[in-house]
Amino acid sequence: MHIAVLGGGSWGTALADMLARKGERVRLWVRNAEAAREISETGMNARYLPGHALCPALEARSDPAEVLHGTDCVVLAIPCQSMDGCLRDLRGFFPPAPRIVCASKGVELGTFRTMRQVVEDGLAGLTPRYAILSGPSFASEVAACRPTAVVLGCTDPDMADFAQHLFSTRHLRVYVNDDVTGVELGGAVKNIMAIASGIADGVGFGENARAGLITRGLSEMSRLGAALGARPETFMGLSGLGDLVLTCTGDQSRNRRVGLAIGGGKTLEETLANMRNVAEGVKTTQAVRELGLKLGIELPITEQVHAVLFTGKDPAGAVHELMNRPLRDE
Ligand SMILES: NC(=O)C1=CN([C@@H]2O[C@H](COP(=O)(O)OP(=O)(O)OC[C@H]3O[C@@H](n4cnc5c(N)ncnc54)[C@H](O)[C@@H]3O)[C@@H](O)[C@H]2O)C=CC1
Ligand SMILES: O=C(CO)COP(=O)(O)O
Repeated sequence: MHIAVLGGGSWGTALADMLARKGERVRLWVRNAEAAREISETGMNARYLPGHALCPALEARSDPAEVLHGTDCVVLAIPCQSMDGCLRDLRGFFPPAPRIVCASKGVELGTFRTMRQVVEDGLAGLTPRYAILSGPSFASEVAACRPTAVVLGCTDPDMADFAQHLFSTRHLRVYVNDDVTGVELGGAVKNIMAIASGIADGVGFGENARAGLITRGLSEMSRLGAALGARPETFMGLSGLGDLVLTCTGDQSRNRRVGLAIGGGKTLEETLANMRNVAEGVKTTQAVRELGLKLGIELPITEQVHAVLFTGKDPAGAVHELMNRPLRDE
């Protein structure tokens, strides 16, 4: 198989490396020519996957024609807010009816599009076959061959079968779920909850608060998902509950780390200025809050995360509001 991976950050590099180790012919597209050359020459991606020796067969390139020519499958690992622009720039290099596996997790600001919609619009006319890869999976642990379980959201049985077999290894167990909307929203909304949990832990609210946030966060994502046609049980799976547990408790999570810094007294600007990786939850908080308002769905945790991030609200005041909402059944 010839696989093109677009996006040379932590996740794109880890997935490209994993597929190359499996024996696939993998080309990693990195937009910066100097960075591509450095990855190929040193066999490392020192900026995004430090300390990990890459499979020698993995080729990093900055020329999209070279990467996409004759590809059997394109893996997308570009930050969600850049996905549309990137696809529109590169669409001329895609083969017809491309198989696309999107590994990015977020909702587009302004349009509320999930990545499936961004791909369908960006590659309109090429009839892409789409799957979304989601679930609890820190890039560094996948690169280190630690046991990991993920889920592919896909409605096309042939594509699902193809992608499930492509990504499965002795260390990576891949499930399939035909509820693409649910799988996409689970991966996107958990980033907001990871920020919330980081804020709570940064302030020192304690472990009860974190467990409450994870559980009510699950309820919040299910409510939004149901309004958008997702199945509630999808959120009990790897993309919802699984990724909530990982990123609300695991300090490798960039979104959780944003929350920890803000709970510890830093501003959003200071926090983001000190980060080299994308924390998708920041923009997804804005997008999902607006979407909730548009649909008339109550998203209380998202609302408070938004207030803390963007209006400078004191986290203690945000928790006070969450705790003192009208009493209700679970
Ligand atoms: N790192 C992780 O453990 C995981 C990340 N993800 C998701 O994967 C996506 C990518 O995340 P990471 O690789 O971790 O991010 P990262 O911050 O490590 O790297 C982002 C990469 O995208 C590149 N990039 C940014 N804008 C671009 C553009 N317009 N065109 C081309 N390249 C561009 C950057 O140069 C960088 O190489 C995100 O949606 C994230 O939520 C999903 C699962 C695990
Ligand atoms: O989605 C992830 C793991 O499943 C990565 O989470 P962060 O982007 O918060 O690091």
